[in-house]
Amino acid sequence: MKDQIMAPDTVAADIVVSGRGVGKTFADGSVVALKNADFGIKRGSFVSLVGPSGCGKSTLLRLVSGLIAPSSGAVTVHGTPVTGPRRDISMMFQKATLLEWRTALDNVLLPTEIAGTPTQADRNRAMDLLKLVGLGDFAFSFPAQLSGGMQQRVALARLLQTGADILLLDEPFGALDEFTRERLNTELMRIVAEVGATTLFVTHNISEAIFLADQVFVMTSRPGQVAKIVDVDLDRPRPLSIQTSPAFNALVADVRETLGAV
Ligand SMILES: Nc1ncnc2c1ncn2[C@@H]1O[C@H](COP(=O)(O)OP(=O)(O)OP(=O)(O)O)[C@@H](O)[C@H]1O
Repeated sequence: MKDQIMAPDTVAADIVVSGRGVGKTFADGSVVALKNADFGIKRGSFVSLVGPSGCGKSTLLRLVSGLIAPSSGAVTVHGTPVTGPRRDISMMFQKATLLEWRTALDNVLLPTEIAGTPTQADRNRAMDLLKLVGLGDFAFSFPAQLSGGMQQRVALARLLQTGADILLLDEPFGALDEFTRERLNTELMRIVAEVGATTLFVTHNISEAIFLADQVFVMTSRPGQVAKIVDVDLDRPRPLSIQTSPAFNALVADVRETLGAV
């Protein structure tokens, strides 16, 4: 575990997403959502972002995605400043936002269709991704025929269909019941490891944040800053039962203490 914030330059070669003095002010300047945030995310790592409501977690994700621009500082991805949406980054939200009139397979194919005409190879890939998320038998089902958890799986497959190697997940399973959420978290860990993605995951849940992550970024309340980076040195694969271990509980206490302190 670290008490110091990692300076992005110290491991620059390994860093695929970095922020330097990132600030974001909304409206007439009265809402300072982020102030002077510094962070660096290592290639292939899983980073969870936790912090009090309104501390700027979603804002940070939207800045990395290029959906919004910083008011100060810069976000860099693969060494170049983010100036708008890019192909190597894909984002997923709490709501699956599937098109009701398209099958699961056709929803997964949507990013490919937006980019051009899907080939048979694209369709095969979409089918493989549906299998990867455990929905091989539901490729021709419509969203209304799928449970909330299954719809989020389709959204996850659609996210992976983009081919992006940086995944931004904003409370993707936040609206699901705890049992489904735990199952999907376990599968998410397996899937991102399999595709080798770098993942930034926003959650309100401290245990979930630690269970999934290599590092937890703990944010301060508004104006948001990265107050502390907690390294999660727990072996993988991680069974759900790891959450009752002393090492896990020590990490929970560390994050809680930091949140209390900030
Ligand atoms: N488009 C916007 N216009 C004005 N203010 C905004 C906008 N987007 C976010 N904010 C404000 O910026 C601050 C940070 O919002 P953000 O959604 O990033 O927080 P969060 O940590 O993700 O919150 P939560 O955990 O409740 O989802 C909040 O005070 C919010 O009201």
